[in-house]
Amino acid sequence: MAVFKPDNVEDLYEIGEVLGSGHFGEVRRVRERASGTSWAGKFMKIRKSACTHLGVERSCVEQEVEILHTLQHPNIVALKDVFESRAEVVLILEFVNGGELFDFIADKEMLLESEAIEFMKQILEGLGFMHSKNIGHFDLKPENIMLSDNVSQNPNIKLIDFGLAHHFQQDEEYRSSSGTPQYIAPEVIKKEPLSTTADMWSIGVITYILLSGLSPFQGETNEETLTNVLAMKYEFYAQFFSTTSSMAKDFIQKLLVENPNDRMTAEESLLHPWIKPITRKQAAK
Ligand SMILES: COc1cc(-c2ccc3ncc(-c4cccc([C@@H](O)NCCN(C)C)c4)n3n2)ccc1O
Repeated sequence: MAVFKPDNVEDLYEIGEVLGSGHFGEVRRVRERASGTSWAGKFMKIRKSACTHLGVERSCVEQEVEILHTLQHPNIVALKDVFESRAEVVLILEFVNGGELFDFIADKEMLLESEAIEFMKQILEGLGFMHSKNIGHFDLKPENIMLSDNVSQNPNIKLIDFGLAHHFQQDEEYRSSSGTPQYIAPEVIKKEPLSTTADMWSIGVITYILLSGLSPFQGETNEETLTNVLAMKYEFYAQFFSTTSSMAKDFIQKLLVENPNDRMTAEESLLHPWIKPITRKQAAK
C-alpha cells in the first residue's frame, strides 16, 4: 500500500477558496507558506468501508498518484506532493490559472480553425505522451482540459482529472463503463475491452465541439445520447460547418470510427494534414 506524507497539509499550506468540485471531492487554491506560491489542492475523502458510496476508494487514489508521477509533460498537470490524514488524501498540484477550455469556448461560442488547431496540437501532444506510457485518460472532455492562463494569445493546455485513468499492464484486458455520455466511445457503452484508442473517439467529439459549439451525439437524455453514439448518428450541419475546412471534417471523421483499431492514434492525428499541413496551399484550405 502506498504511503503518503502523514503531515497535516495546513502546516505547510494555507487553504484557500474552492476552485471547483467533482466526483472526487473539492479542488481548492492553496498557498505554500514557505514560498507564497499558489498550488491547487485536490481534497479527497477516502471511503472507509465497501458499504458506502461516499468518498473515493484508496486504491483508486493510489493509481491516480502513480499515473500522475509517471506523467511529467508540459501539457499534463504536474503533481508536487501527496498528504494523508485521518480519512482524507490531498494532492498538491500545479495551479492552472486559465480556467477550463469549456468556459473559453462558451465565452467565444466557437473558435477559429487556427485556434482549434493550436489547442488540438497541445492536447494531442499530452495525450500522445500518456498513450506512449500505456495510460488511457478515459474521461477526456472540455471541462478536463484547462488553460495555463487567460491572457496570452496562445495559452498552454493542461490535461487534468486522472480519476478514471488506467495504466495498462502487458496483455491486460480492461473494461470500464465510466465516463461522460457525450464523449465516450461505442466500445465503452458496449462494455468491450478498452485501449487508449477510446480517448481518440473523445478527441473527435471535442474537435467537433471546438469547431461548431455543438455536441455531435447529445440527446435530450443520457439514454438518448448513448443511443446516438451507438448509432454513429452525427452530421456536419451546414448551419454550423459552412466555413469549416474539408481537412477538419476529415480529421473528425477519422476519429469518430466505430472500430477502435481503425481510429487514428494520437501520433497519427499529429501527422494528419489538418494538424500538420504538408504544403502551404494545403494549410490555406
Ligand atoms: C489531477 O486531477 C485533477 C486536477 C484538477 C486541477 C488541477 C490544477 C488546477 N488548477 C486550477 C484548477 C481548477 C480550477 C477551476 C475548477 C477546477 C475543477 O473543479 N474543475 C475540473 C473539472 N472537473 C470536471 C473535475 C479546477 N485545477 N484543477 C482538478 C481535478 C482533478 O481531478
